[in-house]
Amino acid sequence: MPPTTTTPSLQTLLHQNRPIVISGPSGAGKSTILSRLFAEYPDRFGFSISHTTRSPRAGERDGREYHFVSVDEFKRLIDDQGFIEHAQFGGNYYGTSVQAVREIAEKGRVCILDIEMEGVKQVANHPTFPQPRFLFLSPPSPEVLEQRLRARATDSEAAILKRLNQAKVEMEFARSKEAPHEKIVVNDDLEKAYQEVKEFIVGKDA
Ligand SMILES: Nc1ncnc2c1ncn2[C@@H]1O[C@H](COP(=O)(O)OP(=O)(O)OP(=O)(O)O)[C@@H](O)[C@H]1O
Repeated sequence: MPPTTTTPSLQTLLHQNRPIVISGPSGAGKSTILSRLFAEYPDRFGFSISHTTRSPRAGERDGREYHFVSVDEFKRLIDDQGFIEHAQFGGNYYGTSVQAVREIAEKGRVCILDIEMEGVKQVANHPTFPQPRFLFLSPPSPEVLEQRLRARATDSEAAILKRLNQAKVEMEFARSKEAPHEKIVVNDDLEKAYQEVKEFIVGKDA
């Protein structure tokens, strides 16, 4: 008889490698801290590849930056409960599929999900998806956040003002009872914040 292979359930896979959701206002320092974490632990983590209905930009490849799909395909996946969270921005759909998260865990890696507030709410209230661990990264103050966004120099004035407004909403949500975060790390001193995030994610003695 041929050997039988059983596919581990999503529950089992994600129990062994429980995903981490990191959220926080734009400019809080998520990318800065995560790139350092990935550099320190090159084989331990993975980012899931999102689905989008926007067109690929020059140099982007299907299945690498995104899974590029049609609106119909995207809607079919929504109906099939294929997403842990999805949203519409600027006329396009974006979402994180269950399958994309599963693929990271199948490689024996911990999936890190960098998602915004509405997505966090969807994941936290998802009826079947096993609950990840939630971490919120906060800027030390609105004033410092503004300075950092300006110093980063990646956004227009209008975009900076929009991000600052949205930051207020996200900070209020993080402080509310509805928020699922197990921990809030304040990114004042980068070294200290990095150590706190690292401890939350990999534990004390890693
Ligand atoms: N502790 C810190 N002290 C000073 N500057 C910092 C600190 N942490 C991050 N920065 C700087 O703040 C800016 C915003 O950080 P980063 O781009 O990592 O934020 P983000 O949360 O990933 O934002 P987005 O959600 O828009 O991608 C960057 O220019 C980064 O170098």
